[in-house]
Amino acid sequence: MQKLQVKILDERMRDMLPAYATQGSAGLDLRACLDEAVVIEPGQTILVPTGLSIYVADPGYCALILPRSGLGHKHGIVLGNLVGLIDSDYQGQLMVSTWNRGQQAFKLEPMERLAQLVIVPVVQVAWDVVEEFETSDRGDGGFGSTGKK
Ligand SMILES: O=c1ccn([C@H]2C[C@H](O)[C@@H](COP(=O)(O)OP(=O)(O)OP(=O)(O)O)O2)c(=O)[nH]1
Ligand SMILES: [Mg+2]
Repeated sequence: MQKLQVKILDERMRDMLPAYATQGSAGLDLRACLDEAVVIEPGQTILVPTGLSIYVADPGYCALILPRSGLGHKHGIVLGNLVGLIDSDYQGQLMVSTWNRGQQAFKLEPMERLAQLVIVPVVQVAWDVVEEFETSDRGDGGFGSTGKK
């Protein structure tokens, strides 16, 4: 397994580093590094610290913060930015923009697993400016152009 640099910004995280829940998991669960529980009202978005910073360093990778399906589906707790993109050169604290899109207030407990971090490969590109593209099967068809069934 590859190594990823992590800094522990809150000592409570030392024994609670994000871990893969199963051997095949893609996501490392991020915890809400809070001193006390916080109630997120319906429609409210708060920024939740994780107590950790990572340094991906290699521009061929990034990290994505994604919602946890249970929290999102059952409680409406998703991300205010929908997906969090962590650049390979970011060294600050990982923050989780937490949006209660549901109808009920949600009590977020300290150290609760809130979201998940996925490390993915990235391809950086340089522009090749052209006047015309080589014709493709799809052309400019999109937004349902292939029909429903
Ligand atoms: O959910 C998130 C999203 C981003 N970040 C951090 C890491 C990322 O590298 C940095 C910048 O994020 P992004 O580029 O998405 O935000 P921006 O609004 O474009 O800010 P900037 O001008 O700093 O790039 O903020 C987080 O901690 N959590
Ligand atoms: Mg940016």
